[in-house]
Amino acid sequence: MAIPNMQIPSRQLFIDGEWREPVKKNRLPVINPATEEIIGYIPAATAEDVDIAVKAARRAHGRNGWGSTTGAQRAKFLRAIAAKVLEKRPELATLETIDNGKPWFEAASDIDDVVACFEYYADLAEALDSKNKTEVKLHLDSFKTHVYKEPLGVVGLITPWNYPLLMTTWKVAPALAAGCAAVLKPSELASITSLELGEICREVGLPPGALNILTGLGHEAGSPLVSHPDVDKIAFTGSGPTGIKIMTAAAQLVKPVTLELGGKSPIVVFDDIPNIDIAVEWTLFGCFWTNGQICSATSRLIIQDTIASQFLDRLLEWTKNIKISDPLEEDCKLGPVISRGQYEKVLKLISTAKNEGATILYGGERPQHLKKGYYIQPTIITDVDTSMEIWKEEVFGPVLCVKTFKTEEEAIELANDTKYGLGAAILSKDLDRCERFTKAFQSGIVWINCSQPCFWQPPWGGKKRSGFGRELGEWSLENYLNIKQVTQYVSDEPWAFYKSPSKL
Ligand SMILES: NC(=O)c1ccc[n+]([C@@H]2O[C@H](COP(=O)([O-])OP(=O)(O)OC[C@H]3O[C@@H](n4cnc5c(N)ncnc54)[C@H](O)[C@@H]3O)[C@@H](O)[C@H]2O)c1
Ligand SMILES: NCCCC=O
Ligand code: NA
Repeated sequence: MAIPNMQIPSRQLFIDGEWREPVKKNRLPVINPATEEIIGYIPAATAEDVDIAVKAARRAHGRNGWGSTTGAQRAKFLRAIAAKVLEKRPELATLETIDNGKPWFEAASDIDDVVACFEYYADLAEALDSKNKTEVKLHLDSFKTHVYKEPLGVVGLITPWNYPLLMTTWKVAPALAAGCAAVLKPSELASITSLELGEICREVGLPPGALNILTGLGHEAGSPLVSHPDVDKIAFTGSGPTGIKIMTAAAQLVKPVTLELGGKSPIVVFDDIPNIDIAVEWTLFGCFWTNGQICSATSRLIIQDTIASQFLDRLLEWTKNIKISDPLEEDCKLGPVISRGQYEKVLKLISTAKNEGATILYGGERPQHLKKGYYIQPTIITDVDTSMEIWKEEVFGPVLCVKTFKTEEEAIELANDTKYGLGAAILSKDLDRCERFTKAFQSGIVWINCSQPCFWQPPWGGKKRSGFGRELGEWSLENYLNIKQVTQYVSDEPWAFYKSPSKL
């Protein structure tokens, strides 16, 4: 398919179903990480805009508003959004690529996931109509109880830049499906496609205020959203340090949060893998896909010593074959990282690894053929010690570190030797062993004989410092529902706790 050429549309903040200039009229530059050029501007919201957007969301949610619609009514809007996203797929993929740097075909496949996600939550919204009132059996006949599921209210959704429209959708689709009104704050480093979602909402006639989109900086737009007293919940995906700030601020108002944070996930490879090339490819994909900027990247390869040398030789050959280019080029498999800041951070982590005694087996530098753009070669680091920063800290770039093991016990210990707990992968022919590892991994996601495939039906999320709460599947819908207990006294008899005055 021909990749369309696109200019960044000039947009304002999306509030109450309209485009509105930010109160302070500030804008932020949009930088294409492949060229380092400014390709447009996005509005920069501040606390004043947050307040206007939250009020719009509250009105939208209020009596007879979005929060009172049936699931079936909401499903129609979600399906209409899905259809529009699909219609605009090529353009959205290009916008995502020039904003984020991911290869165009990856961006297009993310847009397919966006479509599927909106359709999936349309189905769940409809199903909610028959599931939102459930009887709870009691041990007494004099009472009847049911549980009523209702939309939580106005929710704040704060998202990162690595899968811009997809991470937005993981929150917006279930929030709208549940009947919440939302204020979305996408990452300032890649907001373009989230703003286009505003245009799509306008085109399909989503009731004004049901979804509001505020672009801007974290401390100027995100922080006031978290602290706003009329926001009932914050769903956040991003880094650990920001997650801590958000949880701390939300705690002051006893506001619930879900946190999807970073990771340092392991991939354990045993010497019984039936095909070395298949295992090598999953290892590469697990760490270098999305330009290495995946929260669940299996960035620690833990390889059995008996095949380590053979495996690493083959890994090197495959790695040298990865096409690094402008992400708009066909067959590009690795584009630039998101920003100058990220580029410098990744190179610094690589040089620290070197200074700490690790070996840069491959990569570690800017590719020679690309003079501009935030490109970093896919990098493989060996002779890693568990005390090194490269073993412990999330890189969020195309960097794989390697350690060998002899026994299962040692492999499990190394796999769990991390403060994070998002994903974990095992490659082995022995399915009993895979089962043992599934139980032993301290993580929210386990991949067996693969790494990274991500579907919208199962739950997604981590433990330890990768956060808590689950997105995707039916679990995400629960994030946006209030569970209300309704208990009715159905007996004609008096309660008889106090003495009746008539009997005195
Ligand atoms: N667990 C997951 O599912 C998942 C998915 C994608 C990314 N991530 C993680 O996200 C991180 C990369 O994303 P990032 O660099 O955009 O993260 P980040 O924490 O820098 O920013 C995330 C969002 O938070 C906002 N923000 C920043 N400071 C804020 C504050 N004080 N109050 C409120 N909002 C604030 C930002 O503007 C942005 O919209 C990585 O650590 C990655 O692992 C996790
Ligand atoms: N494939 C989606 C992974 C989300 C985290 O980065
Ligand atoms: Na950008």
